[in-house]
Parts: sequence; structure tokens; C-alpha cells
Amino acid sequence: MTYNPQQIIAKGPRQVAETAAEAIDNDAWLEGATYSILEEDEDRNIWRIDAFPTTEEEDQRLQELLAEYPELIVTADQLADADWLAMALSGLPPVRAGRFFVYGIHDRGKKPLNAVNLRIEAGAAFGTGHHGTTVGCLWAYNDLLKKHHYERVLDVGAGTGVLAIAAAKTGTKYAVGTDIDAISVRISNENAKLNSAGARFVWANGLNHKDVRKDAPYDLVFANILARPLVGLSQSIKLALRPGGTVILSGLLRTQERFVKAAYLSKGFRVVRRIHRDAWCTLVMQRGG
Ligand SMILES: C[S@@+](CC[C@H](N)C(=O)[O-])C[C@H]1O[C@@H](n2cnc3c(N)ncnc32)[C@H](O)[C@@H]1O
Repeated sequence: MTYNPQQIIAKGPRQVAETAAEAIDNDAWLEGATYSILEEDEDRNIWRIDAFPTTEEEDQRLQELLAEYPELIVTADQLADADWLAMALSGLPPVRAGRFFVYGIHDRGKKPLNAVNLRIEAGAAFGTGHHGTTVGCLWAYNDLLKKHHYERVLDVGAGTGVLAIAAAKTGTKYAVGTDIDAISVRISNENAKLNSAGARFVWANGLNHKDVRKDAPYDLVFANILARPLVGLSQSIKLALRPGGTVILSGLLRTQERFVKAAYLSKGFRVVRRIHRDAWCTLVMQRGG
């Protein structure tokens, strides 16, 4: 029997939601399950878990596990067939992540009318939009855009430039990307042109370049690199952000989440959301005021 994908939503006090999320991480049946946890209502201390099972077994196990926490209110919503997650999980191009539709030249005929279409040619750079870390960043950014506008965005480790281009295409005036790899910078600039996006890319190690500092402080920083450089860059990222600004961190494994989170918590950031997809984790954190 084919499984009809659904989104399972569990809402409750932060402590309980976090304990349940940890139980999902530690459950052998749910290894690789995709879910996110975020603060829904700061004043009422309500957090929510959104889980996206892909099989009947995963669905049942998630429901069983969440039922062990009576303080959580658990509901399930049927997902539309063309839901972005189902499309992304199919592993086939193009990729839909919320309002974003990432496609290559061969799929140009499939562009939806109601999406922010991003034509990304990867060449030798990382980031066609298919990797769990890139999808996690686009997903997190899509949801942040529902409530916020970002005038200044920095993408550290731009790869194909997909994230800075996504920002430039959604109203960001100053969208800047940086990469340690010169070929990625060339490809990012080419992709910006293909998309008529006003994003610019700088060949730099981390944030250490006058052309990156020029447009600081940023309202939002993307950093999809690896856990160790994310920790090493935590102070520079803090200084590049305005107080209250947001960082979307990705490229870390679930098992490295604590290590990366600790570095940013110690610098006055707070966790706003975390998304687990396959073995990967995306963290959304806010700089203290
Ligand atoms: C995982 S890819 C992310 C690409 C793209 N942002 C995405 O989300 O698909 C990481 C990129 O970071 C670059 N990178 C790694 N360390 C860096 C550093 N210290 N400073 C700037 N870029 C770095 C790599 O060259 C690579 O292009």
C-alpha cells in the first residue's frame, strides 16, 4: 500500500518538546527522520515539532513516541501530493523548498508561476539545492520571510551562490556571498547574472575581507560550511550581525549539533529553530541585543 505522506505537529512547553526531540534523535527506528523544532510562542513558552515521516512505519513510530508526552498536543495534516518535501525527498531535480524552486537549464519548462525561481548551474561548485543542508537553509529562510524582511544578507561559503541569490530575489538590497574557493566565486557571479539577481560574491576566507565588511552589519547571515569552521567563525559572525540579527547555520551533522550550538550560545545567541534532515542539522539562532 502506498503511504500518504503527512505532517505530524506536536505543540507544548519547551522542556517537553525538547525532550521529545531528543528522543526522536535517539530512536533507532527514526534514524534519518526529518523534523524541525521551533519556538512558536515565546510569551507562552510553547514550542512545536513538525515531523515529516516518509513511510508508514516511521509515521507510526513517531506517533507512538510523541504519545509518551501527554503535555504535547499532537495533530496530523495530510500533505498535498506536490509538497516540496516529497519532491525534495524524491531526490530528483528540480527542488521546491517553500516559495523557492531551484532548477537547472533542462527543467526551465517546469518553472511554476507562483514560485521564486532560482536557476542554478553548479559546474564545479557545491549547491544545486538537492543537499539536505541547502534545502534546510532554504526552508528556514522561507519561513523567516513570513514575518521578516532582510535588507542586508551575507552568505558565508556561497558555493553556487544559491542562498545569496535567493535573498536578492526576495527583496534583500545588499546580498553578499563569500567563498574560499575562487571557482565557486566565479560560478556564483555567473548564476547571479543568469537570475538577474543583484547579489555580489567575494573571494575570501570566512568574513575577513573589506568587501564583506563594507555592507555590515547584516540582518541575516547564512553559513553552510562544516561544524569546525562554523565554531571557528562564531565570533566573526556575531560581529558581522546587528544585535537581534539572525544566523542560519548548516553543514553540521546531527551529532555535532551540541558542539556548534554551545559556541554560539556562549556568545549570547539563542536557538530559534532547528531542522533535522537526513543526517544533517540546520540551526536558526538569534544574536542577543
Ligand atoms: C556546503 S557548501 C555550501 C554551498 C551553498 N551555500 C549551499 O548552501 O548550497 C560550503 C562552501 O563553503 C566554502 N567554504 C568552506 N570554508 C570556507 C571559509 N572558511 N570561508 C569561505 N568559504 C568557505 C566551500 O568552498 C564551499 O563552497
